[in-house]
Amino acid sequence: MAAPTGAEQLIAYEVVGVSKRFSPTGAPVNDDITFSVAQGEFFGLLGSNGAGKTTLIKQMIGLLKSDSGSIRLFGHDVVAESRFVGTQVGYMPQTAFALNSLRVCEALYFTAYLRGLSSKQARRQRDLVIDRLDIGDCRNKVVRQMSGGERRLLQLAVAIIGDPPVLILDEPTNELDPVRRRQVWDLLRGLNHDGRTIILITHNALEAEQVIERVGIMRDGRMVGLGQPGELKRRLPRSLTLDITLRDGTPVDLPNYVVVQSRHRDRVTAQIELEDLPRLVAEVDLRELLEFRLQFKTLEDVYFDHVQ
Ligand SMILES: Nc1ncnc2c1ncn2[C@@H]1O[C@H](COP(=O)(O)OP(=O)(O)OP(=O)(O)O)[C@@H](O)[C@H]1O
Repeated sequence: MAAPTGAEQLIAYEVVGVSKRFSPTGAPVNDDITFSVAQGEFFGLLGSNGAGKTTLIKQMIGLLKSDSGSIRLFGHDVVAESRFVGTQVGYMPQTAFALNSLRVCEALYFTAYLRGLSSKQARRQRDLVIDRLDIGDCRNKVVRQMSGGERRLLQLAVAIIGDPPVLILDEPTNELDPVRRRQVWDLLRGLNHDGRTIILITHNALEAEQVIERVGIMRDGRMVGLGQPGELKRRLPRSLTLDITLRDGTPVDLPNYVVVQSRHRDRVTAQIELEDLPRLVAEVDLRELLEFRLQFKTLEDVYFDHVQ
């Protein structure tokens, strides 16, 4: 089921003017945050360490109470109707796991059962999710004996089991090897394509850019950027990033319209205006280089622009 578009688009989450302090005298951990997430949207939440992302997410699932403002999920207040949130949201936390002494198959079965599935449905969902995440080898492992990456996969499995319509995932690909990372991104793309609303916290802007439709960027408890990645990129200077690797350290004369940002061993990173590209290619013999890579602005550039 594709996400509804235009006028039909429903709001999944509506966060209005939310603030939170952990101590009355301390700085706010989040301050006057307002944004919404549409049903079926893939929304990314980026921000520096300690910016307040995890705290905000905990407020969004009713685990923490906000000092002011309101958070509604499909129109329901998340604090007053915390049970409703439990039926709608699959949450993958950043750390901690309450299911440590269970086996993987038990952890999944009990989670599905507690989400309201019958015993038979819970068993079916357990097997389906084990299959989807390709964690059959871990089926009988005790959770506390799993590796860091295996635990992340199990946490993701716990979040998606029972097919909740909204997924909130705090750094789901942390600790995963490249093959697993790709597998998880493919899975999330598929779940989103099937209509799931996904809110993703991540530090990996480049990977997030491949999947998200809109992004919120937090700094020091405030939402300092919000929009579609393309829209935010258009507000940056139009220059391209140029990465060059010299062949065996052989120096290359770069014209003065190439603005070098850094040199380290054989690597040079520079900025160049799009208009200057044809003359660069004409003036520099690219065969003298080991590598020549040009890139338009990325979501990572947007991120740096907002947090530095
Ligand atoms: N229970 C708590 N009591 C007091 N301070 C807290 C508590 N939880 C978080 N904080 C503080 O709130 C701030 C924001 O923390 P939070 O975990 O929300 O940040 P984050 O953006 O998720 O960071 P990271 O990217 O490093 O995971 C931090 O300074 C943290 O120390």
